Amino acid sequence: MKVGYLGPKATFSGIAVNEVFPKFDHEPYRTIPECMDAVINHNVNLAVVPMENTIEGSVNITLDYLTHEVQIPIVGEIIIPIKQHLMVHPSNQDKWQDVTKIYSHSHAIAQCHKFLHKNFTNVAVESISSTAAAVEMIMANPEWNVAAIANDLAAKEYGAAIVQKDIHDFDYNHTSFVILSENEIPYPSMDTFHYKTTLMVTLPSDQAGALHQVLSAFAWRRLNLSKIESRPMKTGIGNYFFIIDIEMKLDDVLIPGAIAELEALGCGVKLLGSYPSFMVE
Ligand SMILES: O=C(O)C(=O)C[C@]1(C(=O)O)C=C[C@@H](O)C=C1
Repeated sequence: MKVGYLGPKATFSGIAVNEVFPKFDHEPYRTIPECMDAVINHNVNLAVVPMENTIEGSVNITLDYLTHEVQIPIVGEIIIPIKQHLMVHPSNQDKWQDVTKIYSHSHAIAQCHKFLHKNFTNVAVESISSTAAAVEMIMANPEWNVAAIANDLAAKEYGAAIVQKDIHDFDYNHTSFVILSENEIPYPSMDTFHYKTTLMVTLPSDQAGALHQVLSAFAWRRLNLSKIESRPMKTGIGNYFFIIDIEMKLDDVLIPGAIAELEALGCGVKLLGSYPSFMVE
């Protein structure tokens, strides 16, 4: 089995893959869409891509590519703790307070806004394809006094020196990654998991109270929702669809009943997946 993930080695995506699929082959890709394309093109059996972070919210490129460009079922979720550190090339260790630029993935930068604002007010911050790619970049250019924001595995992997630990703005920092595959995955037995079902719902246009009716279909069946997120349909101002997570495995009665009720209301409903969610501490 081969897993595609956002590379290079030692990204947070790579850590998530190692946690759940240590025995599979791991194939790094430069972008999140490339990971998903690799599943469609059968270059990998599954892809693990970031979906949501507790500080910064949804990873829009994942949600948008999954809903607009490719159709791959969500077959699992991995939630891992995220710790961001500031690191430099070891030869710049004594002058890290004077760095001229800081590189990282846009979501990692967003998780450290307060830290950067307070400590590096006039320093340029540049987003790059992943946290590990940022570490590769600073290690390849020791003559530049620049820093990267990444995890401690990346510091070890590429030989960077951590100069400030735990620079994320809120202690509780976790990212959830979705596992995408066209096949069933042989999961290792893991202790803590529960099931989720994810739906994509489009509302009938210009119908008063439509969202209220959608929520009622779940409420009276006592289906617990853990997420309702709106994303643009990309067809016009005010045109949105909803991603809804139900805290339950797809059953024969309640969820199909809710879907049928939504369709009767004139909604479009697409099942994106019903899957186990693994929490790594
Ligand atoms: O750059 C990485 O290390 C990634 O795996 C990407 C990513 C993301 O897109 O959110 C994953 C987890 C962290 O929230 C920060 C960055």
